Amino acid sequence: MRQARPSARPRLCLPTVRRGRGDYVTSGRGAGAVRRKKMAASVAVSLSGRFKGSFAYFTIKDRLPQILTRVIDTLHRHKNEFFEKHGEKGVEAEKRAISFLSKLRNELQTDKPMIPLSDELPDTPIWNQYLEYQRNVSNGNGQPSWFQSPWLYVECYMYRRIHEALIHNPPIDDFDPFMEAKIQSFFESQQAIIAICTYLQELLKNIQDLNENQLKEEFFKLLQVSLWGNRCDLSISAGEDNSQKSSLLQSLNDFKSFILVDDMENLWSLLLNSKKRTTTKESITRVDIILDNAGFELITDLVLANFLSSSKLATEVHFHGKCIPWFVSDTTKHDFNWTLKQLQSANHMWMSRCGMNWEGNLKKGVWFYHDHMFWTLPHEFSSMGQVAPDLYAELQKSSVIIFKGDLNYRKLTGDRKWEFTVPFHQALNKFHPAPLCSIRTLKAEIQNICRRSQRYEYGFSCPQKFFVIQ
Ligand SMILES: O=P(O)(O)OC[C@@]1(O)O[C@H](CO)[C@@H](O)[C@@H]1O
Ligand SMILES: [Mn+2]
Repeated sequence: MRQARPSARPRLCLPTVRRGRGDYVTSGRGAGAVRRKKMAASVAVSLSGRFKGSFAYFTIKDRLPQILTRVIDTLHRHKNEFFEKHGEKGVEAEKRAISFLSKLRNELQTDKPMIPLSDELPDTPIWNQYLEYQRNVSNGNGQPSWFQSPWLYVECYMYRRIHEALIHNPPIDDFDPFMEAKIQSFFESQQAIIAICTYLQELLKNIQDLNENQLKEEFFKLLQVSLWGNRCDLSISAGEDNSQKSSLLQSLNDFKSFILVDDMENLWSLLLNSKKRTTTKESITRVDIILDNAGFELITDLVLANFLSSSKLATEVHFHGKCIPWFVSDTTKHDFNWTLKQLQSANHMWMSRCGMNWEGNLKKGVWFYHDHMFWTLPHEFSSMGQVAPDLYAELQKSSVIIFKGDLNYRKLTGDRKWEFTVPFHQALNKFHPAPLCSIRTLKAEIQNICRRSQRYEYGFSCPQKFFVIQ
């Protein structure tokens, strides 16, 4: 299936770029430089491979080349399929794509300068403009490169170059090099998927009879299942199997002590108050879930969404996926639809019931699926208002936005070397489209200790409308 074309076209804006404490370079010099300088002074430097021994450094040195090698191997292993489907043309395209990716791997491993994209996709000008302004902030020699530039940029850039390798080589331009791993991860998680679908269907039988405390207890359980579902990410494992083998529900108490920041109570209060306000038909409680990984994690997010809809804590749920294959296991529209179809055809009553109900919610206009191209750009979320004002305006309609996973957390906080004591809302750097919550298992250096009840705890906790569960 051809990769979903990005569904919306962000404008080409150039966010101000900051080098570190107090230094910044802006592409649009003009009035307000002093004000921006003060703002820039409060923004920490970006995590980068230039910090030897950092998680970023080892990711770029070891894990990203492994992921590229795995993509090359996958293309090799599909040679016969390409031949059967497309004849010699398919095999030629496979060879060209492999050559492109081998060159990319060499560029990465030898810290070569980043080069502009040359495909014709709608986001290409934005990527190339982002490269331009990185030239203003790289380590002074004007050349952004893999180990010198911000980790967030180079890692996102790698996945976009992988997509370019396919796009440049029809007729295999619609091939998702991570599809095989995502499907395998889904099937390896069958037992856990059966367990959570069964639990949900049992819960739904008498959800109307639950009192407020019982409802809160179930909400907390499914939030934690969604949190731990985030461990099933194929980027951190460099494509190695990382599926959920057993039911999570029995392990929640064992995992409780690993939760560093727990804003579940605040999230519950916000949703409950919103539910109490939506007495009339017109008013709605909209929850947006910015999805992360396909497979088991996607199932946990769909289960959470079903609970929110059935308990009337949400009258609308909007899912946001990726428009190209991304960070190995992130959910594309194809993955989302494939998962629903797979559940419906499962030979397990509760799995197929879930699949039917969830497809029904999409058809009834209770659930919605979006895949804006901004989510597969390298930008920090604090520049969304400039780069993708349509998406920002869409998110402003939300009652609460739930950001799943580590990459979203990194983009929320700019993937910067914040002091541990910097509060979450400050790290958001003025990104406030609506109340938001990050649900993330910690897989990168960025984290903050925040003061709460005079005890220091890892993570974030923020006044009234910025929550974290990690
Ligand atoms: O967003 P996710 O799926 O939770 O994690 C993505 C991830 O595995 O990829 C990067 C490391 O390469 C980090 O952002 C994080 O570890
Ligand atoms: Mn992911």
